[in-house]
Amino acid sequence: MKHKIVGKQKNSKLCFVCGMKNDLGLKAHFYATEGQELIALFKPCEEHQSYPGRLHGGVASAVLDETIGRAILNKYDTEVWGVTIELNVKFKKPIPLNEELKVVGRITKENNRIFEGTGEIYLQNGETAATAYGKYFKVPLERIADFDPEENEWKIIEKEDDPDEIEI
Ligand SMILES: CCCCCCCCCCCCCC(=O)SCCNC(=O)CCNC(=O)[C@H](O)C(C)(C)COP(=O)(O)OP(=O)(O)OC[C@H]1O[C@@H](n2cnc3c(N)ncnc32)[C@H](O)[C@@H]1OP(=O)(O)O
Repeated sequence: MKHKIVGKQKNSKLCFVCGMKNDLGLKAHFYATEGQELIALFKPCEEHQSYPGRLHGGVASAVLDETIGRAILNKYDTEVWGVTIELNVKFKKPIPLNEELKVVGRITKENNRIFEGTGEIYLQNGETAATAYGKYFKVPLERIADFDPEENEWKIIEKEDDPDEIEI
């Protein structure tokens, strides 16, 4: 299925998943779809392994967590932030290194204090390698972190190959 991309989310400087200057991080890019889902693209490398050649389950969990946690940003013009209070991941297939992976996240439930969502990691052959459910407590950013957008380089990073649509 083709997902039309309607926007790109911001990256940060040092976050393990989205930090562009975290040398050991995943440097994932996040694309909002017309269908109010969020798709992350990233390519894990040797440093992200558990068993040789296989992505560490904790790293797979981290990218699922962030993709679901960021999907809430698609819903509002102002930024709504959450901290993870629950994450359940099912690992269905080994996830290889050194190839681009797609992660999809969406919000499934929301009230004024909590939001919930689900996500999946897809292999290049279209198989679902992992699925997740996450629950997040809404917290204003100033309560989560001492956050200065300039210092944390919180901005949209455009790439030449940013997609207009993503097939999954
Ligand atoms: C900006 C640039 C950055 C780049 C990154 C962007 C990426 C974004 C990515 C996002 C993805 C990555 C995200 C990350 O990695 S976030 C990092 C991982 N998560 C955390 O650090 C969260 C740690 N927990 C807390 O800080 C506190 O527990 C919070 C703030 C959640 C509540 O503490 P607070 O003192 O405020 O409130 P309270 O204790 O009076 O509780 C209030 C109510 O909530 C209920 N409750 C509490 N805990 C739980 C629980 N675990 N399950 C179920 N319910 C829970 C509790 O029963 C109570 O209900 P009630 O009794 O009132 O009915």
